[in-house]
Amino acid sequence: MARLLVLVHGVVAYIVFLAVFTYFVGFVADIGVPRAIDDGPVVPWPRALAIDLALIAGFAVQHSVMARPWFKRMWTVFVPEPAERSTYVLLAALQLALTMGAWHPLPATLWQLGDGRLAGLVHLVAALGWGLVLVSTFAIDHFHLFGLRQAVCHWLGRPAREPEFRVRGPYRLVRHPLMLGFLLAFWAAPTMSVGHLVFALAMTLYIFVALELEERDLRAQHGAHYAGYSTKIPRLNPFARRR
Ligand SMILES: C[S@@+](CC[C@H](N)C(=O)[O-])C[C@H]1O[C@@H](n2cnc3c(N)ncnc32)[C@H](O)[C@@H]1O
Repeated sequence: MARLLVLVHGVVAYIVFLAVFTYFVGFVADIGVPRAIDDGPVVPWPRALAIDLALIAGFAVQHSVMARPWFKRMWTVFVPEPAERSTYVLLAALQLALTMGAWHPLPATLWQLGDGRLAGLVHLVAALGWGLVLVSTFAIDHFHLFGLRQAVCHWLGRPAREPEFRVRGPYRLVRHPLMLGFLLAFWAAPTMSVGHLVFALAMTLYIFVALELEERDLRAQHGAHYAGYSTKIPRLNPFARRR
């Protein structure tokens, strides 16, 4: 019974995550969703700005604190280990849904490229960014990253191996292709409103903080191997000169 519960929890968390994330792509790109980043009730800008920054801060704190090894050790006292990652994924998806649902637009336009070739090119860069995010999850271990592998293995009574540290696919170009994909998708906007700029700036700041924390953990886990990888492969800029 407990194994079935962990499995159902894992599958539900994955489906909720997929639904919220798909909406998130439309929310940022302003394509195919009823309420995108520039939609919704307009309130005085200081109020909108305060709410939006508080939403991103809430997302950042939850996302980063819950991903730390010390936090995982602490809360697996309450959450069974095979359900730990799916619980994280579910809570992160709900937090993202809250961020989008409570988002207040700041619709003043900073630039608008219209429908020409340049706009098409910018759309293409954003699409490449989302594609890079997806490919990177598979280069690590997509189903482990989103907790499904752990839940299925537990149900089958098999141990779920931790994914190995991998240097393949986009991880040969940069150390953080997934975050590079997000940065491309957030900044490549043919129409840039003040609200979108606030979102892109705050998320960029968060990504840099998150990468510091993640690299600290990776150095602690993989020692000289990660140090060697860091000296050879650039962090985010694939065109940076390799040492
Ligand atoms: C959301 S992923 C983001 C990975 C990376 N920061 C990126 O932007 O591509 C975070 C997880 O990936 C793991 N990770 C980072 N680099 C990895 C690699 N080269 N191989 C396997 N796992 C990796 C980290 O340990 C962490 O658990």
